[in-house]
Amino acid sequence: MQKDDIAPHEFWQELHAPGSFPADGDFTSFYVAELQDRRQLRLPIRVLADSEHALASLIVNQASFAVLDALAGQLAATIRHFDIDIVAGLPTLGLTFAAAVAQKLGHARYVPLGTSRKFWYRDDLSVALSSITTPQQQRRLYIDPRMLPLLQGRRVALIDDVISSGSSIVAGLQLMTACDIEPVVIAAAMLQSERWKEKIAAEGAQWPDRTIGVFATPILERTAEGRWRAPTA
Ligand SMILES: O=P(O)(O)OC[C@H]1O[C@H](OP(=O)(O)OP(=O)(O)O)[C@H](O)[C@@H]1O
Repeated sequence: MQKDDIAPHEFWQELHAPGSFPADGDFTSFYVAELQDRRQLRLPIRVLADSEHALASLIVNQASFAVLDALAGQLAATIRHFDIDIVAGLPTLGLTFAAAVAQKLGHARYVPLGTSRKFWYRDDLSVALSSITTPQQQRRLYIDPRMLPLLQGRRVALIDDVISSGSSIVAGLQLMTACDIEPVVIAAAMLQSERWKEKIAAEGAQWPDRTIGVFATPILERTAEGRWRAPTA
């Protein structure tokens, strides 16, 4: 049983020393994610529609600057060997994270993708977009055509905050393909469940191995006592 309660607005404000909370066993108030340096981040548990499963949630633009900085720093360190020239970020929450990662890589700028169509955008440089949190919304993902020279022929990292069903990152990949760009890596702060793997593999067998996260979180199962547990491997 977890002892410490946490108010909803207190999530993702603080990283805790390794071992501060049990990171396996049953979760009640929050899920405990471990970063690569074993520091711990408490995440809220969101119950899915069937009431029997739940996901750990990360809303990166609500995180403290210290947590954002740590997540971006760890991802930048992990992907540095790909020799990235430019980062492209997915809207909306991915933009906060992608910009931070680009800064950590020492870049002067990044390329934000967008969902609002400026009048000079081109319909052929857009794709349909939906995600785990916005399945009903019909949105489109655009790139400002004026940004294309920053990406074409360069080593691109395509970055979002979370990859869950894979829909958003696949839309990003499809938009890159429409621009004649193949990213060298796709990455996120959190890889949520494993559902993205199949969807990403359908875009090309290379993608699952080229997908990098700072940490991964499982689909949680409800226990008989009403707590949440990661399925055993
Ligand atoms: O792998 P997926 O199932 O696509 O889920 C991940 C996406 O969902 C969230 O975005 P959301 O659609 O909530 O949009 P927002 O970033 O504009 O809030 C998140 O920021 C990722 O972009």
